[in-house]
Amino acid sequence: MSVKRVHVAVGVIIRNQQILLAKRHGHLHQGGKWEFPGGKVESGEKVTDALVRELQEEIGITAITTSPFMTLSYDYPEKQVYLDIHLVTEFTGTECGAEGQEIGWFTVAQLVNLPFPDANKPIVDRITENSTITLA
Ligand SMILES: Nc1nc2c([nH]c(=O)n2[C@H]2C[C@H](O)[C@@H](COP(=O)(O)OP(=O)(O)OP(=O)(O)O)O2)c(=O)[nH]1
Ligand SMILES: [Mg+2]
Repeated sequence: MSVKRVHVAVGVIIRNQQILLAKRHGHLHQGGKWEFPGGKVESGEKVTDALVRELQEEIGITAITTSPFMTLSYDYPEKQVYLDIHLVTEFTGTECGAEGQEIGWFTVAQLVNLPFPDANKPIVDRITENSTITLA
């Protein structure tokens, strides 16, 4: 039996000292939880290209300035994810839930109390430690 492995481009989108989150639809893997918007990197695609594409598809924005933040692997019982997480500090367009999902801006203090996928704990920890986010 082979375990499914997915490479995911993830954006920590920051504006006015707040972070943009989206709620995963209930029927999806890790549904009903808040996520940093993003999605699967297609084969042969650069991570940053995947990030730009996914943010356009899901949130309706065009990322202009991004920087690598951290990577992590996590094994869910049903699949393995490799999250390639980038800060997005500049974008054009108006954010919306382009796939009908709920979205919202949260301060770091608010974000720590939200339900996230199990893989996300190190990301949330790193955000709380990182002054470039709270000052961006
Ligand atoms: N975008 C995102 N995905 C996350 C986070 N944390 C986490 O465990 N994941 C997992 C959930 C999913 O198994 C996977 C992302 O895949 P996805 O199903 O959303 O991929 P996608 O947007 O390309 O969706 P689709 O085209 O396959 O419908 O990564 C996170 O913070 N953001
Ligand atoms: Mg997605």
